[in-house]
Amino acid sequence: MSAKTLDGKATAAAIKSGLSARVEVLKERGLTPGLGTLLVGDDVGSQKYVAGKHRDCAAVGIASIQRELPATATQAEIEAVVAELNEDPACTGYLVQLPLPRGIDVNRVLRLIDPAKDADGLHPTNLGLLVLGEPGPLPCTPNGIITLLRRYEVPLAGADVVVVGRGVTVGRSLPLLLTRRTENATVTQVHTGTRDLAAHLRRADIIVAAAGVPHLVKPEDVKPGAAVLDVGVSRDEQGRIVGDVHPGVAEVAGWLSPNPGGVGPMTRAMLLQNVVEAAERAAAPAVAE
Ligand SMILES: Nc1nc2c(c(=O)[nH]1)N[C@@H](CN(C=O)c1ccc(C(=O)N[C@@H](CCC(=O)O)C(=O)O)cc1)CN2
Repeated sequence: MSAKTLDGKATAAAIKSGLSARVEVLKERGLTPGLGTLLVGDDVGSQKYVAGKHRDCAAVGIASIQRELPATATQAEIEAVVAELNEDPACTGYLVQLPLPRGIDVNRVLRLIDPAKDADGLHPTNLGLLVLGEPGPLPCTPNGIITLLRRYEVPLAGADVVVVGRGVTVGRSLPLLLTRRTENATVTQVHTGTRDLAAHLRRADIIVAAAGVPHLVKPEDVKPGAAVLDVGVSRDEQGRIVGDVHPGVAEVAGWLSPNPGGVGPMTRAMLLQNVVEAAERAAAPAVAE
């Protein structure tokens, strides 16, 4: 068997062209969406991701507001930029790029973001709305994963999904999305404390690997025909991405997301979608008048 590719790059491109049209409508109504980013420190990966987000903004007509602080920035300096972005009317949505340098209280920073401007869906209020099943911005990578699975019509209702990892950007919130009535999947979350990881993987219809452990998911641990999504990002000596999924999985799986070119571009597209949706919500009262 050779797995069908869950092409995140192509799917993200289609989503972005739909968003461009919605940005045009917003601009005609006098509202230009603006994405703010706060990047702290000099992590090369984070710099690359933030640069990619602003390239995407330019491509769909969203304005960019870029703030940077050195790795030595204090909690107070970071919080001052957050307060500034909360107040800036040109910034309709923004994010703080993660991870933040060691010693910074990340949760405190996330709590200070205005929930109405939370482009990442990581503010506790918005995570709470997700738990309650109420509308709000969704975390970008989990939403990108669901959108990719839907686009390729991977059966979700009743599927046994194993999510590997429990980080805040993916593992914690993805099960909440997968178990909504609209998806109706059954989720097992596994992590470093799980006793027999392989046993869980082997019975999964869908595996989402977000542990950051190179080639953690091996061909012999995948049920033939399963869908496998590779979210993990590690780097080899040449700086190339090594995912959580062994390349041999392509011979066993029914669907496989490439890495790069799978979930990463979807994360970026979902961020733009959150920004556009927030701007549309902000524009709504003006339209109703
Ligand atoms: N505030 C946030 N921080 C982080 C998030 C997040 O959603 N919000 N997620 C990750 C990083 N991330 C977005 O910020 C991200 C990762 C990867 C990609 C991407 O497009 N990757 C490309 C490959 C790029 C490369 O060659 O390095 C791909 O997969 O094709 C986009 C966004 C942690 N931080």
